[in-house]
Amino acid sequence: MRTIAELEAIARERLDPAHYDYYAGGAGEEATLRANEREFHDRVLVPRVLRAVGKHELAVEIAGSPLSMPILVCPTAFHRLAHPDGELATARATAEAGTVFVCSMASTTAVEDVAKVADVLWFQLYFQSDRKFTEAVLNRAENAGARALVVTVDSAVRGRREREYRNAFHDLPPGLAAENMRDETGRVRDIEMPADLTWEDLDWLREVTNMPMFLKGVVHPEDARRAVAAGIDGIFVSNHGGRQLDGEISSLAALPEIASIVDGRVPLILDGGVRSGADVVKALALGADAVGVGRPVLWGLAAAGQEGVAEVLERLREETDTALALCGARNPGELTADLVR
Ligand SMILES: Cc1cc2nc3c(=O)[nH]c(=O)nc-3n(C[C@H](O)[C@H](O)[C@H](O)COP(=O)(O)O)c2cc1C
Ligand SMILES: CC(C)CC(=O)C(=O)O
Repeated sequence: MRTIAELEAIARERLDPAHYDYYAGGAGEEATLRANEREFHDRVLVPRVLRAVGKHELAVEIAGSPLSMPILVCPTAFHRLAHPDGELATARATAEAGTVFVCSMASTTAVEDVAKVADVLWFQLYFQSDRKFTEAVLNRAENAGARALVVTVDSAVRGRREREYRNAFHDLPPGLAAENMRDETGRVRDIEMPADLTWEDLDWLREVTNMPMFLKGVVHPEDARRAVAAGIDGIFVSNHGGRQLDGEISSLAALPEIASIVDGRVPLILDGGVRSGADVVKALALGADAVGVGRPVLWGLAAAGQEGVAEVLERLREETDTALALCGARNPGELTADLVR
């Protein structure tokens, strides 16, 4: 099995440089992008020994969805830029791995088609000010079989991504479109960033869908507290992979305080900078119930389609399995904060 770094190198060779930059890049000077990975390296594991870990397991359940391992695939836009099979390849490999695929609102394959090959499917939403359209998209996802809604709240406006400006990357190539943005006339709408979204709108969202609802992009402990009070079903502790607010806290650094405030009342998913099984174990020990991966999946997809995504997910599974046992834990729930310094 190739490493994630090797797959990224292959992806970089294969991709149009502007598309590679779109995937790899972050906002501003990319300080937050770098901090996400650095934060994992700056923390070390202090494992326990003699704990009879012969029978250990990785499966978890999050908001009623079964995951064969505490790792899910984050929503990322435009998979058909990476590979002609696009989201279908990613969803198939994720189904094979027995975990959750979060389909982006900005997928280049319609959510109905993704649902046909996915196993456990969640749907990510950018709230659109046209409520009728927003409701229609949610109905499409729910009717297709999506089992949870992930509302992205860290994107009031689009982050300033210098690489996109430099490359003048504004449009998808001919033939590709954000298929969930088609309205009843078949026209593809532009995706609006939800600048005026408030907590009250979340109440409305809960009225128009039965899916459990996650907020994605919470790093302030007070917002986590408010989310729990508002009856939200789970939180993605995330800074959007460093693509929104440069200078923002790394997601791992934001996690412990949020975990302490939430105190197990709703599941926490950490994403941003997870690149190895040791990273997964560190995040779980510091309070996450699962982690999400974004770019590693795109590198696998661009390098080798479905096979490449499968390789990334299997590698992360094996590394996590090894790291968990070497920390003296029999399941993700046994990983505790004292294992990390
Ligand atoms: C190319 C790319 C596209 C993304 N598109 C979306 C999106 O459509 N919706 C969303 O909520 N997050 C999106 N994200 C953020 C990811 O869901 C996730 O938060 C982030 O990639 C995690 O960091 P990592 O790439 O270091 O694993 C995107 C990230 C990347 C790299
Ligand atoms: C369509 C974009 C807004 C997708 C996104 O969230 C990203 O590129 O980070």
